[in-house]
Amino acid sequence: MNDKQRVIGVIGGTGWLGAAIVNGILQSHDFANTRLIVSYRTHAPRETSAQVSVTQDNQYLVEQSDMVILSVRPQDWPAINIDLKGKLVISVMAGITAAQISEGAHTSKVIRSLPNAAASINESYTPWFASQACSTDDLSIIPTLFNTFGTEDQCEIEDDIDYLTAISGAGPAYPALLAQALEESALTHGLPRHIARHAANAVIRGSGGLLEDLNSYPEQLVNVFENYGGTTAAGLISMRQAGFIKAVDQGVNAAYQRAKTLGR
Ligand SMILES: NC(=O)c1ccc[n+]([C@@H]2O[C@H](COP(=O)([O-])OP(=O)(O)OC[C@H]3O[C@@H](n4cnc5c(N)ncnc54)[C@H](O)[C@@H]3O)[C@@H](O)[C@H]2O)c1
Ligand code: PRO
Repeated sequence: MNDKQRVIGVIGGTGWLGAAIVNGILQSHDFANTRLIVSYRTHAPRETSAQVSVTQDNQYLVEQSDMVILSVRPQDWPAINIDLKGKLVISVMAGITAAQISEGAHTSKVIRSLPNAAASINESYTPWFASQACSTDDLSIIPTLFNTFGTEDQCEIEDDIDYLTAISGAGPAYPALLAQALEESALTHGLPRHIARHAANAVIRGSGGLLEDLNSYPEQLVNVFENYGGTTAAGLISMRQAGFIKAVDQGVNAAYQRAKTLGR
């Protein structure tokens, strides 16, 4: 990528996701020649860097930037009063549509994306959708940008971003819930808490590694255990019978409906 002295503004860049994105960019060789300007609402960041300047003035940030990342909570979006004057904007906000962003920020060049909490360890999965006005040049930087804190896919249909909000956006919380359920089951059985917790966390971590080794086919991993016909198969059959798959589907749909109504 041709990285000229580019300036990227990050509105809400000291928040949970914004800070993770800023860190990903700062760690990337692809953006070694990029400067960042980060806005905050109340608390100025304690750590500073020569590559990053900070402001509380979002319009000043816009004026200084070649492109702007929007990382405030959906409920704070209506109060963000900025005029992008046609510059590229990259939103990570759940539930706010490209049309709403275009109208509110005065630009037709909108990338709507949905990273996840694993951005903080550079392991996010980030689906993204581009409005029609984005040029080939605008689009060329997007995979490189999202790869600084994980992996990405471009979606052709905007609604898929709302659905993926429920799948991969919320996703890191789902295995955490499974780990909690495993831990609670072990505690009920009388195991010491530190062992219950260590075992549950190690399971989630190890399963993630196995899925990577199997080239990301979860059903292959499940089938291996089902065909083995041992203790794991007994556990899987019982979990299915208790409604595990349906519970996951219902949970995803609840999160999807929330994403669809967040911005309204
Ligand atoms: N946290 C996640 O896992 C996650 C995942 C995917 C998408 N998102 C989306 O990312 C966005 C940010 O979420 P978050 O979890 O980082 O929230 P957060 O509350 O941690 O961060 C938002 C930041 O925006 C700042 N802010 C609010 N109004 C501002 C203003 N006018 N000017 C400057 N800064 C302002 C807040 O002070 C805060 O620091 C949300 O829209 C959310 O839907 C979050
Ligand atoms: N995390 C944020 C939420 O829970 C946005 C998507 C995932 O709303």
